Amino acid sequence: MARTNVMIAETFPEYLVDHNLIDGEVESLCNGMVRYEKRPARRRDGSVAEGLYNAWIIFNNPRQYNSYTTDMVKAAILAFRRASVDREVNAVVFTGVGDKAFCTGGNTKEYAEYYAGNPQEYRQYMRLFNDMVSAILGCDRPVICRVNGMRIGGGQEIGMACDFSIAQDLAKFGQAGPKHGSAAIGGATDFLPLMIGCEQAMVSGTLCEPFSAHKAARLGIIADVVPALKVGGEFVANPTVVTDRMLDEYGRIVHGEFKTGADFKAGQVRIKEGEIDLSLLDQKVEELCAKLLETFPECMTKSLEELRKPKLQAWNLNKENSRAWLALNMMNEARIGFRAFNEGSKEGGREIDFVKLRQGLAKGTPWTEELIEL
Ligand SMILES: CC(C)(COP(=O)(O)OP(=O)(O)OC[C@H]1O[C@@H](n2cnc3c(N)ncnc32)[C@H](O)[C@@H]1OP(=O)(O)O)[C@@H](O)C(=O)NCCC(=O)NCCSC(=O)C1=CCCCC1=O
Repeated sequence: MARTNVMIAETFPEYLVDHNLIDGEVESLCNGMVRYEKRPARRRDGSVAEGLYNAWIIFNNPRQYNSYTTDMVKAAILAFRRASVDREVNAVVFTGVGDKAFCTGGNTKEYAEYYAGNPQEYRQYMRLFNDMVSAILGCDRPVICRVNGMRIGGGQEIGMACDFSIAQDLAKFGQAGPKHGSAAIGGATDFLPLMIGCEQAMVSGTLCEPFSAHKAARLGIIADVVPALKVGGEFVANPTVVTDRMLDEYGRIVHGEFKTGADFKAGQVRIKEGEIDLSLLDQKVEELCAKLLETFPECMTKSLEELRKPKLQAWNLNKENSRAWLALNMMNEARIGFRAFNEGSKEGGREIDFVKLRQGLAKGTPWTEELIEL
């Protein structure tokens, strides 16, 4: 090994081209709402690999469940490019601040107050969103989604664009589109059928009912799941989810399904009694980073490129059509749906009266913004 050290010392160049698109830090583009942190890479034995790092890309908008604004999307594109060209970076860890949400997709306040009724503006936003998904799928480093909390809507889509997902087991996974005026065509309709089969993809993409982390692991949306709730100082499995048996009395798989009724309520109480600790999540993420570190870099990149192809081909086939449809959709259902969420409340509800809308359309009533009162 001494000979390698000598060769490095004697032959590494004085000048290296910087392939970054911008000089500045990504934080400057979005007031720190996306953070880029280089953290020391460690071998499997825990020792620091001098001069090597993992790039942590962190959504920092916790008050809005780490939803991404337009500026955050721009910063994320450049952050993935920064990691992709940084010779010292070996893997990317993509996550959100806090322990409630990884990301809940597009920012519904911005959608309702700026993009609603402006298809030409949303078309430009969707250029940025598409570039963000493509930046993840095209990153020259393995991308790990550290699922620190719920992954919903576009958050689920950018999460599924990653190469690996490791989740804390209180997280939920799902789409919101058909309930909030959109369709999960920002990647979910491309990725879900490949990852979990057409039937379960249909359930997730249309009904907007979330999967638990345990079910997401069972179906194949994520690679691994770890407990995050501590009660009395001990880690326990998510108490609102069935984790202690595979089958019900009829032989149906129930592992990973949410509990119901009094059992679910008791699980919610237990969560409130405990404390959330993401140390096992970080341990599992670091273990994966170390395994990725101890490989040939070019062979790793080639393996990533080949194994990403099913997702990438589906994504590239559809992303421009999706962009066009989503832009026009901002004139009707997105305009109403995102305003209903943004102007609604937990108490009064955040969704329109779908039946009333359908009854009006059944009579051939033309679309106007007054069609649905909010
Ligand atoms: C189901 C939820 C994710 C969680 O519900 P709950 O646990 O009840 O929390 P809330 O009280 O609803 O939310 C807490 C506060 O966070 C704000 N919030 C949550 N999500 C967002 C968001 N995406 N943007 C902005 N703000 C958000 C929420 O308003 C609360 O704050 P407040 O001040 O009002 O108390 C639920 O939160 C939910 O359904 N969220 C919205 C999910 C959503 O619709 N996302 C967008 C989907 S569309 C999308 O992502 C797309 C991506 C690319 C392609 C096109 C497209 O449509």
